Amino acid sequence: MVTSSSYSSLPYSPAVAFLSNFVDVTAPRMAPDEEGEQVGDFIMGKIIGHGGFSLVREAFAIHLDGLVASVAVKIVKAQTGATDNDRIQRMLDKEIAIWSRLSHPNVLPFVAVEKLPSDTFVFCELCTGGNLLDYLTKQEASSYMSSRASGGTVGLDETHARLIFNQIAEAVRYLHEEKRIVHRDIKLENILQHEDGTWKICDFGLADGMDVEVEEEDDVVGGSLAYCSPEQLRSPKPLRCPSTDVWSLGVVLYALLTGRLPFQDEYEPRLQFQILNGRYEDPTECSAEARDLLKNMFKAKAGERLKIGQVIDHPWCINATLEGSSSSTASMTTSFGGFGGSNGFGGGSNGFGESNNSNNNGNHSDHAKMNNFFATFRF
Ligand SMILES: Nc1ncnc2c1ncn2[C@@H]1O[C@H](COP(=O)(O)OP(=O)(O)OP(=O)(O)O)[C@@H](O)[C@H]1O
Repeated sequence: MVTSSSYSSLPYSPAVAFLSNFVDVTAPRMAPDEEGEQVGDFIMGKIIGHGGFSLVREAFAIHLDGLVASVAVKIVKAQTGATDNDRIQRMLDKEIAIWSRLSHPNVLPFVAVEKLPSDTFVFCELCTGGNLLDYLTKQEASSYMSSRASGGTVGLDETHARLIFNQIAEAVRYLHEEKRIVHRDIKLENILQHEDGTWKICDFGLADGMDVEVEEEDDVVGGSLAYCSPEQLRSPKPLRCPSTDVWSLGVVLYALLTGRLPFQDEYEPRLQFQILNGRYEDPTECSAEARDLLKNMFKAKAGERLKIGQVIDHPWCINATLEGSSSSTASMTTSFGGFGGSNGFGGGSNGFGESNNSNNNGNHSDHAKMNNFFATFRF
C-alpha cells in the first residue's frame, strides 16, 4: 500500500517530480529585490516604505551563530536606459560615502551596501517606530477631540517636544561641528524612531561637506520648500552653509510644539514670500522660551540666526537637563540676555509659560486637513 511515508526517502513526492518535468528551467528567477530573496548576507523581507527613487524593505541579517537581526534596506533600481540613471547612481554613491563615516546615537547607522547590476541595496538599522511626521499625526489624532474643542491644532507638550528636539539637535551638532557636514534635507519624514524610543536623523541623499569648494554638476537644489531657508530660496545654487539646517530644524521644532508648519500656503509664491521675510504665526500657546528659540532660528538673515551650538545651549533646550524645573520669568529674563535680543513680550504681560491654546487656526481643526499642514513641496 502506498502511504505518504512511502515518499520519505524521495526528495520530492511523485506528483512534484512529475510536474517538475514541465517546469521551464530557463524561466528567470525571482528578482533579487523580492521578499524571500538573499542578497549578500541578508534575506529580503516586507516593504516598509517608499522613497523618491527607492523602495525600503525590512531585511534579515543571518549571522554565523544562527542569530537573525532585522535591518532596513533601501533598494535603488538601476534603470537601464534612463537618462538620469548615472546621476542617481553617483548621488547614491555620494550618500553612502558620507553616511558610512557617521557614528552618533541620533544618526541612523549605516550597515552595508551590496551592488548588483539590477539594484543597489543599502542596509541600515531598522527603526520600527516610524517617522516623526507619522508620530505627530498619531498624537494629533489621539488629541483630536480636545483640539476640536479648543478650535486649534495641538502639538506635543513642551517637555515631550524638548525630549525629541534635543536628540535631533545633537545629531545636527555632530554633523556640523564634528563632521563638517550639512544635511540639507532636515524634515519630519527624515527623523525616525528606533524601537528603544531614540530618535535618529536619516536620509543623507542631499548631504555634503561644508568645506567642499568645487561645484559638482550633480549638486542640485533639493529638499522640501516648507523647510527651505530664505538664503537657499534666493540662491540658484545649492548652499553648503549650516544656517540652512538650523532653519529647517526650526521648522521641525515649530511642528513639534504646535502640530502645524510655520510656513505653509498652497500658493507657492505666497509661501516663498513668507519664508523670504521670515513671517510666521507666533505660537502664543507656547512658552516664551520656546518662542524666543523659534524667533532666533527663523532670523531671515543667516548671519543673525543661531548656530547649532547656541540652539543646544538655549534656555528652552537646557531646561531638559534641569530635572523638575519649570519655566520661570526670572530665569528667562536673565538667560535671554545672552542672545542679545528683546523677547518682544512687553514686560511679561503675556503670562510667560502660560498655555492659552488660543484659537489661532480654527479653520485647520479638521483632522482630515491635518496632513496638509505637513504637505511638502519638492522643487
Ligand atoms: N531605517 C528605516 N527603518 C524603518 N523605516 C524606514 C527606514 N528607512 C526608511 N524607512 C521608511 O521608508 C521611507 C522612505 O525612506 P527614505 O526617506 O530614506 O527614502 P529616500 O529614497 O531617501 O526618500 P526621499 O525621496 O525622501 O529622499 C521612510 O519615510 C520610512 O517610512
